[in-house]
Amino acid sequence: MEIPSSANRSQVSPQGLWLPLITPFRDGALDETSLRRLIRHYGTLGLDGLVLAGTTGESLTLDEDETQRLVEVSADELARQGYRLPLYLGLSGSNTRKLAKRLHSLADWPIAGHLIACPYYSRPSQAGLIAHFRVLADSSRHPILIYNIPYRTGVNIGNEAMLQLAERANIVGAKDCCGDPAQSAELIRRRPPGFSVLTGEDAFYHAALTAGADGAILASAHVETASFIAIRDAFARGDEPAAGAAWRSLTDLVPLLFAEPNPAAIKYWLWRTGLIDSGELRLPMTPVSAALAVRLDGAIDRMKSAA
Ligand SMILES: O=C(O)C1=N[C@H](C(=O)O)C[C@H](O)C1
Repeated sequence: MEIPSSANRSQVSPQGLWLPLITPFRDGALDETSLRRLIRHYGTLGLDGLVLAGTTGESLTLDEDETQRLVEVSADELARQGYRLPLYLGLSGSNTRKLAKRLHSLADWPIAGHLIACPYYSRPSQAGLIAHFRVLADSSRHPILIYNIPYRTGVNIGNEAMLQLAERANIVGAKDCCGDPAQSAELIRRRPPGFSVLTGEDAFYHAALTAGADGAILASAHVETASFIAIRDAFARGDEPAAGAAWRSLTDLVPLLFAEPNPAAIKYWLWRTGLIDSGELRLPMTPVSAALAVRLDGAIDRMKSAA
């Protein structure tokens, strides 16, 4: 694993469309058969990378052995299929010392980087956030994407703090879920070379790319993946009409997949369409309501009719 330097950072900073893969469970355990099927399916579609154990991957309910198995099986299936798709591993926590120790233990894992959320619940200062991520950067052999999602963590890492952290060679970008278009636009405008801004706000995908974001990490791209990729490619060639048309085709899908806490709707969809053998979630996350299941069934049937 190449350790990023200021010189090569542009080659390793994530770009384009990444998928935060759900973690399939069956009878309470990691479902390796379904996981391999997901890798074979999404590995052929033209995505730029996969994030394992992100929010959508129900990372907070995985133990360390399961996380290791998740990475091992995913990397093994990618290799078996000959797919060259980078894997990032999600990490979260509010104990800097404990996270630093965990990062040291992950140095030799077959991953391309880490997606690390801001510390949650304790609501540290901006100075505390800077110190936290500097310690993590010193502890990680892999590149780091900082995951800024205030509505989940209770803390927003402001642009001044983020741009100070962007000076570290192995902090290669941000997954931006700040929920403030002005903050997002300013970060995109001021980001240094080799530091990517990827939106994690599905509903703002088109707006973020319009503002100049380097890409996105979108749970909703589990469904109609080709349309999300078409938007990426239309922006890349400067074809705004095509990007707008592809985005308008997804207008109803994104809010539907987030109508109840993520990833319940996505798992239901993948189960109903045969990509996973069970739509199980782990508490405290729960399956979709009967009412949302009816709405999803209707959308699935309409998609199948249109195919
Ligand atoms: O799994 C993720 O990482 C994502 N989490 C966001 C959320 O659930 O808040 C949504 C985004 O699509 C990716």
